[in-house]
Amino acid sequence: MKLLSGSELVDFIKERQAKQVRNLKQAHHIHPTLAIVRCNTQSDVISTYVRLKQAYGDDIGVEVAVYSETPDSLIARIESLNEDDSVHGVIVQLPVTPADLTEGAIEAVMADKDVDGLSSHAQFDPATPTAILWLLAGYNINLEHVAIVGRGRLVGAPLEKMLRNSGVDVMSYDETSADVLPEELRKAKVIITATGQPGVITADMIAQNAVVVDAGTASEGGVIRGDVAHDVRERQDLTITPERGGVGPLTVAALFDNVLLAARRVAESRQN
Ligand SMILES: Nc1nc2c(c(=O)[nH]1)N[C@@H](CN(C=O)c1ccc(C(=O)N[C@@H](CCC(=O)O)C(=O)O)cc1)CN2
Repeated sequence: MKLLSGSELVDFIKERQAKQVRNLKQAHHIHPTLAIVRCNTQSDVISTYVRLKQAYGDDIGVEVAVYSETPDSLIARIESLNEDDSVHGVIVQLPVTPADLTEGAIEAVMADKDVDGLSSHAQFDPATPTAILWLLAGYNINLEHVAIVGRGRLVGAPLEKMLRNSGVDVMSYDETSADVLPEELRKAKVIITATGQPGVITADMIAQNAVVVDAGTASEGGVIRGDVAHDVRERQDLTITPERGGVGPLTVAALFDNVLLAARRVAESRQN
């Protein structure tokens, strides 16, 4: 088995980003700042995601401010961060509780600051699809016979669009394809899965020597679980993301790339 390790690639990216931060501070007096808005105070998994982003920000010198909101204060907080010139990126940490507030909250983030790239007016590429493309490029994976499982807002749908835009032929599946999925997936050389259903991809669905990228982030008792079943990890012929240190660390790195891009745009707009 060969591992696609995001953790191994992330240090190079961090070094580049830390240099960019120093330049923004020294040459432009801009202190890049990310605001994370959460509305789900009870969730341990959300706290883990937020902690990972705070730690990453610390490592590269980006300020990370976290706002814990109630359903009543959520939109007002986002609107006030939109107006705050010291904030360069605003994200709504998902999942939001109650879930029906998600759409409105994401759409409330102004385009220039939507560094998660999740709104309908997004100007930035979303983090997890970018992370997956970095990972595949970093390990020279050939993008042919690619199958994406899951068409969610965070991963499957935007990744399909990004791959198609760069001319890659992609097959995409969701819960409506359950009957044909095992047979179809066995034709794929690269499988990217992000359904949020732990164990949904089993060893018998995967071709010999395939590449498997597991971007599932389901929460089971406060623990983050991927989509691939345990038997997949026993297959020695596969090239696969590890249970920890695969797509996740690069997702955080890709988010901060967008924060720095947003801050650089502010610097450029001041020069013009
Ligand atoms: N607003 C957003 N919400 C969510 C996103 C997102 O991109 N934007 N993605 C996921 C959660 N996520 C970032 O927010 C995220 C998930 C996992 C990791 C990560 O590095 N995981 C580690 C394991 C951590 C652990 O178990 O302790 C790993 O894979 O090694 C980073 C970010 C849903 N919500």
